[in-house]
Amino acid sequence: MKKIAIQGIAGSFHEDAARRYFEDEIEVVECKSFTSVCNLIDTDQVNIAVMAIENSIAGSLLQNYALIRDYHLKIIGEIYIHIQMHLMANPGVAKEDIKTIYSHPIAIKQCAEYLESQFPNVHIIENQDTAASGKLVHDQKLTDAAAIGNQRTAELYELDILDSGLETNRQNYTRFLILSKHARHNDLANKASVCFEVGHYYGALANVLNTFAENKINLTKIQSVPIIGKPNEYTFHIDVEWDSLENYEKALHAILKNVSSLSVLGEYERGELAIHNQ
Ligand SMILES: O=C(O)C(=O)C[C@]1(C(=O)O)C=C[C@@H](O)C=C1
Repeated sequence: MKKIAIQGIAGSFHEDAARRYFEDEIEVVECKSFTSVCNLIDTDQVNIAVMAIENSIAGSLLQNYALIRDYHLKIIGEIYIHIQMHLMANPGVAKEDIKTIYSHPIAIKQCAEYLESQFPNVHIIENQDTAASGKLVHDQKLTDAAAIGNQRTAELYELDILDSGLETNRQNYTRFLILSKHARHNDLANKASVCFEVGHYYGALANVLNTFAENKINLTKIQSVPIIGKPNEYTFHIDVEWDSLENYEKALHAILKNVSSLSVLGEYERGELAIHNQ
């Protein structure tokens, strides 16, 4: 059975992502932080990790970009999950009773407008993950608190859903990366994640991007990540997709002269972002 590390506990969105991606029997290994997820892979205690990297409302999880690079992890796949947020509390607790709301920081960001309009004076507490927030409300039998998370969390921890669709926009997706210690050759690969640094001169980054354009390679994401200890310097992470592998390989070879510290983080099959019309 594959051992998959996630940040969070049963009922979290990470667990959902892991089970949807692998479909078959997996053993989910729960971790308290993204760093401990990376440590488990690094020490061969798990084969694979699932890690959120960006959300369509809250933006990128910058810390995770840095972890992937620092731990030399390889991206072997990705999955997009449609995220719906619910407000949940112990049975009998009404919205008027709520003085504290617990959730994961990225989940809180996705519900910022709702929280501002519905609970402007409530204490919002960031917690390890959404499911752990629901579990805390349940285990401590809190009667003046609620959690924000998914429907499965409410079911698992016997909480009542008080409100649904808390996210600022219904088109709310989180992209999760499938990570491994070693690269895997994939004949079906049509997407890659690459990172590099460029010098401080005009056109340095533009040259790299133009090279991809000239080779008909579609850039789907660019993210700058601060280099700690080097103020004003960044690592650029880009995701590219292709129809022709040959064009991608040509572009990659051509950018070598314009970048330093080039690293191919993974070549994998792109995940499908299925837009929900509701
Ligand atoms: O708290 C959870 O349930 C998680 O799986 C974490 C996480 C995240 O890291 O972005 C995953 C998906 C959602 O975007 C909200 C939170």
